[in-house]
Amino acid sequence: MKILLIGYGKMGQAIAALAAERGHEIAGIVDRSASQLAPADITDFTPATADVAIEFTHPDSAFANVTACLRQGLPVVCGSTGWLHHFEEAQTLTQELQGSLFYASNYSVGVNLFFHFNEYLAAKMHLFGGYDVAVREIHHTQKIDQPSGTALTTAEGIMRHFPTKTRWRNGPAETAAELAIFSERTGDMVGTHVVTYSSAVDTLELKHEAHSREGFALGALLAAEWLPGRVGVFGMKELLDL
Ligand SMILES: NC(=O)C1=CN([C@@H]2O[C@H](COP(=O)(O)OP(=O)(O)OC[C@H]3O[C@@H](n4cnc5c(N)ncnc54)[C@H](OP(=O)(O)O)[C@@H]3O)[C@@H](O)[C@H]2O)C=CC1
Ligand SMILES: O=C(O)C1=N[C@H](C(=O)O)C[C@H](O)C1
Repeated sequence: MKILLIGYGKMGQAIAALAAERGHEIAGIVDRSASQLAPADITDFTPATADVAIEFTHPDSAFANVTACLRQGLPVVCGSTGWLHHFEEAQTLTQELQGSLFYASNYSVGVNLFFHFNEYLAAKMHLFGGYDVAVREIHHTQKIDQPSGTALTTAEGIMRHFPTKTRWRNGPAETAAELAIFSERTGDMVGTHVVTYSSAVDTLELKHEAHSREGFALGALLAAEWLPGRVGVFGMKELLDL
């Protein structure tokens, strides 16, 4: 498969390395700091020159990059976080153009199992009562957005099944209806997410800790291999049949 890489930072480089191992060709690299490595623009590419684009850049650039791919007729797998206030527009444009968009706040298969168990656990814990719940995420100091996209997906999953929590707050909850999301930035932590249920008598935790970026890169490549030929907006639930 010919892959257009948009963003050649930590994730772009991890994906390029794994793509080569899986027999894919890098059709081009688009990066903000255009260099010999990344001389291209998205508008240089069409379905004749790239089968799929993979986008991991920045919260401020993701929507424009996704839009540009859709307008070029390129199926696009997007992993950038912090741009979901534009997601409905992206969905509408995908539908208008009969394009293909894949989005996940986290491409790791393990995290998507964590999302699945998180929803199951929230429903059970709410049923039994007596527990408060909080989310904690820990990432490297270069991370721009806060809370992480994964923490937000986790919080949404909890609120769907734990109806006494009606909104989240990035910090300690100020009312019982708020779901606290605690964010920590330390060293080069790849990404850890923890859901904690506490009662007067015990504590129960669900935790995912990424050891490297390879799991994210593999999930993004699985999505890129799956997406071409499918019209619409998709996520890991469809890919993994969760
Ligand atoms: N969904 C998932 O599974 C995962 C999502 N992420 C998300 O992916 C994004 C990127 O993460 P990461 O690779 O660690 O970040 P990096 O900062 O390491 O890399 C981002 C790259 O994108 C470049 N860039 C910035 N703006 C643009 C633009 N407008 N067009 C093209 N390239 C641009 C940056 O250039 P420059 O260096 O000049 O700024 C940099 O090379 C983040 O939003 C992060 O949260 C990360 C890991 C997993
Ligand atoms: O920026 C990162 O590094 C990560 N971002 C994603 C997020 O915001 O959840 C996924 C992963 O946790 C790593």
